[in-house]
Amino acid sequence: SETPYQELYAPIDYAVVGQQKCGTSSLWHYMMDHPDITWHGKKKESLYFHTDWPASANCDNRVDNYLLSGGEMRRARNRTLDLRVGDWSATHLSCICCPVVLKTINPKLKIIVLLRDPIQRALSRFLEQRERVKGPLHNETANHTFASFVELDLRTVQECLNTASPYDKERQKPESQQPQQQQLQPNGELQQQQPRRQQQQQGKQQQDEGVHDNSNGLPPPPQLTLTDVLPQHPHHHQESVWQRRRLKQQQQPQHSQLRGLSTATATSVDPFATSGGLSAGNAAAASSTDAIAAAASAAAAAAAAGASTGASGSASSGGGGGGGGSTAISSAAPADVHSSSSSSESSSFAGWGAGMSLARWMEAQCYSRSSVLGWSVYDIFLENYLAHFPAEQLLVLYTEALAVHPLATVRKLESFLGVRPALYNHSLFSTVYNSRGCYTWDCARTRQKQDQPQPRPEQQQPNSRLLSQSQTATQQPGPTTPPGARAAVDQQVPPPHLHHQNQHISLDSHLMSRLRAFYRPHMQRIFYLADAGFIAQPPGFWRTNYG
Ligand SMILES: Nc1ncnc2c1ncn2[C@@H]1O[C@H](COP(=O)(O)OS(=O)(=O)O)[C@@H](OP(=O)(O)O)[C@H]1O
Repeated sequence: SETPYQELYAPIDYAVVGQQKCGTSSLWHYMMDHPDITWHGKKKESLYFHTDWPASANCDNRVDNYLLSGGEMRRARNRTLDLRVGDWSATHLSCICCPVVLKTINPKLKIIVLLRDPIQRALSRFLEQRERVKGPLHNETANHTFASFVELDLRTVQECLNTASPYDKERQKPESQQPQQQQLQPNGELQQQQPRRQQQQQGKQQQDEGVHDNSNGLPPPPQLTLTDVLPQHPHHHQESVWQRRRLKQQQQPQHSQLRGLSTATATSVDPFATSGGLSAGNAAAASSTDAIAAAASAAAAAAAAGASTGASGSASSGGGGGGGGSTAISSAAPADVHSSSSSSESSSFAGWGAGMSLARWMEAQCYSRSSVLGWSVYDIFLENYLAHFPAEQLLVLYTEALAVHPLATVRKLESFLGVRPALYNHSLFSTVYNSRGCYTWDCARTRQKQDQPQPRPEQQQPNSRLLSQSQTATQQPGPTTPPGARAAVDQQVPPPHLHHQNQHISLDSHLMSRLRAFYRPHMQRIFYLADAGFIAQPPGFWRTNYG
């Protein structure tokens, strides 16, 4: 029978929008081993609406070609809607107009974001660009150390923020109504800023005292102020939105979707696994400790009930998918993640074209144009996506978890996409792609021997890769996960794997404190988003470093 055209050329189902340098190449290789998951375009990344080059968002690119390209993937595999087709352009997270474009293409699109410690991400981008002669920033980075480039990039971002600042209506309010401002000091400290009028008076006094003023009569440019990213943004009603959502979920009957769990596997609990009661794998419990406790108690309940239900053909979109011996629990998840109830809620975020102020847009552009430092400012980009997509359609994963729990991370993604758990090639998970010294998306190395390029593991026949229920429960993470890594992810240090990876670059404490001060307010927003349940909880050591 003929395949209906509409099904063949249906819009893409999901988009892994980034972040660049957060392990998206590895995740791509892992997921492409799944028989029901494919991508859109020729190579991993289409970069269709935003390329790797600065200021090159291309949101009015031809949509027909884009739609056809997804259809080609389905046609090549002789599949239709049971195949999930996705865009893997890691540049799309920092693309300010992309959420609008993607939502126009498919309002039910599932968005996946992989985030990494912001300093390590920035370092990775810098090293990559310095190494890759054809990289868009190679000339800019070639003669720099990371420290000297950071100085330059911080200054550029600051100058850009200064141009945005006069458009900030918040600052034009009377001082009594202005929020307190903080300044990033050269020593990396945050200091309370004086009210503007007081600054101007001081400037006048300095002039009177003969202090040289090189501003050509213009008011002095404001220093890098961080008010825009502190919690005075008009999201104060988000808590109540979240509370409402949580209440609604508590009121729903428990679906008890315990998938593929045997009592034996319930003993191993992944702190990154989503605990019960929250939707779409994002809304982890308020702390990792809670997540562990919640997952453990749900696992115990499963054991008590002797529950070991069959894995359904298509996993529900709700709930986090544990894996590799961890719990896979999805309780009280909404049956349909596309339920309209949350669409209006998500609009409480002010996104581009949806209430974002001019100043905020300009600020976002400052970060968007800086792919080393700026692209690690995750909050503004995430909130832009949350303005257009409900939280149920956004899954945030973490590189640090991918490093130590690759299978559990992959299971979350399977669950979010609503595909069957697959049996992956184990050697795949002990392979890292696009890593330091080997920067191309297809360059493979084993975790232990990152100096030896490896061929891509052979693809297996799709049917042999679908997991039975017991296999789902017992397939373990890659054998090379370093001892102690699991604990480290949720404590105060990066996991040993990532630590090891970065050991030949030691960042001095002054540089670290400058960068932490730069990222701290943005990371505070990330913690806020996690605590409010919009995204999954980040690794514990992030809070230690940026809390
Ligand atoms: N599995 C796994 N776990 C943890 N970290 C990993 C993993 N795979 C890749 N990496 C590290 O991610 C960096 C490359 O990221 P991307 O593949 O997203 O880069 S790109 O955006 O496609 O250019 C690159 O970081 P650096 O080596 O620090 O530069 C990779 O080493």
